[in-house]
Amino acid sequence: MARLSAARRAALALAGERRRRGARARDLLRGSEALSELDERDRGLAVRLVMGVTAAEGALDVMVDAHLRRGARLEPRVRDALRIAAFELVYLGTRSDVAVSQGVELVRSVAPRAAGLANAVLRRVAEEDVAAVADARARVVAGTYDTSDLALVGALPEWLAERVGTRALTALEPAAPWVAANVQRGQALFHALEEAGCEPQEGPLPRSYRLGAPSRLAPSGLVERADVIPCDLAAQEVALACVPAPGERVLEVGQGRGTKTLLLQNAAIAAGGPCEITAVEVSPRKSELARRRMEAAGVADHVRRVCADGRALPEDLGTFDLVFLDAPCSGTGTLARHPEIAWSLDPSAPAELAALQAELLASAAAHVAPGGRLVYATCSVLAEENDAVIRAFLASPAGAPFELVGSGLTEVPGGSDTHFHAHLRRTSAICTLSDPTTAFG
Ligand SMILES: C[S@@+](CC[C@H](N)C(=O)[O-])C[C@H]1O[C@@H](n2cnc3c(N)ncnc32)[C@H](O)[C@@H]1O
Repeated sequence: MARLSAARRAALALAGERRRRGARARDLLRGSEALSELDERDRGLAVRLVMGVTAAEGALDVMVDAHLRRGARLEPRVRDALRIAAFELVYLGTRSDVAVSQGVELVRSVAPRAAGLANAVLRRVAEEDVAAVADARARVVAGTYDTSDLALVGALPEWLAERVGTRALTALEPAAPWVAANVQRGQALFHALEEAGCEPQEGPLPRSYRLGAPSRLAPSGLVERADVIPCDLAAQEVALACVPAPGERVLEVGQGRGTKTLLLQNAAIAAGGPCEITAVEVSPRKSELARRRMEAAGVADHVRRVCADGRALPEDLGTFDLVFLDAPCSGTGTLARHPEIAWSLDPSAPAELAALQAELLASAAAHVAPGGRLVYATCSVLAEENDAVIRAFLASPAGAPFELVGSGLTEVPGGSDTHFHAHLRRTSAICTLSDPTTAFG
C-alpha cells in the first residue's frame, strides 16, 4: 500500500468541508489550519487541488460517473477523493501510477471497502479521459476544435464554453497573486512584504506587487492593517483608469467589501489627496466589512457608507463629479480566481444580471453632475453584460445626456482576471426620473 501524501489528505479534508459548509474554496483556504501545518510545497499542491477540483467539479463527475455501474451511487467523501485523483490525472498531468495509487489511498482513508472500485474507476480515467482531453487539446492547437473541445480542456459546462470562447482554455490556470500597496504607507511596504517572506515583485501598475509566496501574506498582518489590498491587476487597472481628483465628489454603487473604494482613494491620494466617496451597497454584511477596512486604511473620514438598493437611491443623495458603478455580474472574467462560478452559474443568469445592471446604471446615471463622469465596470467577459448594457443605456432616455468616451476589457498580463469598464461623460442637463424629457433639453 502506498503512503498517502499530506497534501492530498489536506485537500480531501478541505473538499469535504467545502461541500458540507457550502463555503467558497478561497475563504476556506484562507483560514485553514490543515494548510498551515504543511510545508510550502505541500501547501501549494493542496491549494492547487482544492481550487482545481472546485473549478472542474462537473467535468470530473461526468468522467467518474461514466465508469460506474449504471445507477451506482457514490458516498460523498468517496466522490471527493475520486474527483481529486481524476483532476490530477486529467488536468495536472500527475504520473498515472502515482495519481491512481494516491487516489486509491484517499478513498481507502474514508471508505476502506471502496478501494477496489476506486482502482477500477481511476484506471479507466487514466486510459480513456486523459486521452480524450489530450485529443481535444491537439484539436485546439491545430485550430480544428469545436465548443465541446473548449469545454473539455477548460473543464467548463458546454454552454459556458460557448459563451466565453477561447478564454475557456485558461479557466483552470491558477490565478496570479497580486496586491496593491496602500499609498499612505510609502516605500517601506515593499520591504515589509519581503520581511514577511511574501517574495514580492514589482508589477506593471503603480504600487502593484506579485507575490511569490502568497501564503505568507495572511499571517503577516499586512492585510488586516490595510497596508496592502489583495486584488487582481484588472481591478487595479479599472480603479486607476478612474483617477478621482483630490476632493472630488464620488458616488460608488456596489461597494461590496470595499476593495475598489480603497483603490479609488489610493489613486486620489497618490494624485494629491483623498476624494470624498459616498459608497452604496445593498448587503449590510458587506457594507460593515467595508467600514472596517476603511478604518484600518485610514480613509474612513472620506467615505460615507449608504446601505441601500442602488435601483432606488435616496433622492437627497445629490450629484457627483464621478459616479462609479461596480456592477453585480456573472464573474466570467474571474473563473480562475473564483472556481465556484463555472459549475454554479445558471445559463439564464447573464440575461437576468444584464437587466439588473441596466436598472442600476440608469439609477446611478441620474446622480452624475453636468460635465461629470460615469464609469460602468463588471468582471464579466460576456458582451451581454458589457457593451450591450452600455449600448442600450445610451439609446434610452436616461442615457441620452451621455457620450461614450471609451470602453473595453482590461489588458493586463497573463494569469490575471479580465474586467470590463466603460467611461461616459454627461454632456447635458440632469435627467430626473420624474421628468425624463429634461434628458433631451
Ligand atoms: C462586483 S461586486 C462589487 C465589488 C466591490 N466594489 C469591491 O471592489 O470589492 C457588486 C456588488 O454589488 C452589490 N449589489 C448587488 N445588487 C445591488 C443593488 N441592487 N444595489 C446595490 N448593490 C448591489 C453586491 O452585493 C456586490 O457587493
